[in-house]
Amino acid sequence: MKNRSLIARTGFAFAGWRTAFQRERSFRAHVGIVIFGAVLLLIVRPEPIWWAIVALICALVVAIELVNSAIEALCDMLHPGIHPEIKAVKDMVSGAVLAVTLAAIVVAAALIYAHWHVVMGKLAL
Ligand SMILES: Nc1ncnc2c1ncn2[C@@H]1O[C@H](COP(=O)(O)OP(=O)(O)OP(=O)(O)O)[C@@H](O)[C@H]1O
Repeated sequence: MKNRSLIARTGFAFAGWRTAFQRERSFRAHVGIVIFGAVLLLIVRPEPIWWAIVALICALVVAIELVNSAIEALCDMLHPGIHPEIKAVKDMVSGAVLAVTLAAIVVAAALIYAHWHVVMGKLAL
């Protein structure tokens, strides 16, 4: 299975997105954050640096949730029973997701604050 073509590997990556979307409610919730970010960008139409910041934080949100889901799935397969080490592992990856989610909230708040007049102007229409 090693050294597959770029197209094949891209297909596996999309399959990973599909699997997470079908199986994980929290992944679907984080996709919602990405959609919110995209809508915010389209409404505010900020400077290019903001597009880069929002794209980066959205990618981080999705990526960390995928890693979280993968680690949880691996834990559940390797050790279906209750174990304090499994709890520690799952709690730590959840902590990583929380850190990135909080950063996403800060980015959204900063974007809205920096473009408050634009947001209010659009909402008034
Ligand atoms: N096998 C286990 N042994 C001990 N504690 C566990 C085990 N599985 C889950 N837990 C505890 O339950 C919490 C929730 O685990 P669960 O697998 O339900 O993930 P989750 O919260 O549904 O994650 P997500 O919402 O990201 O899918 C973990 O953070 C951990 O504290």
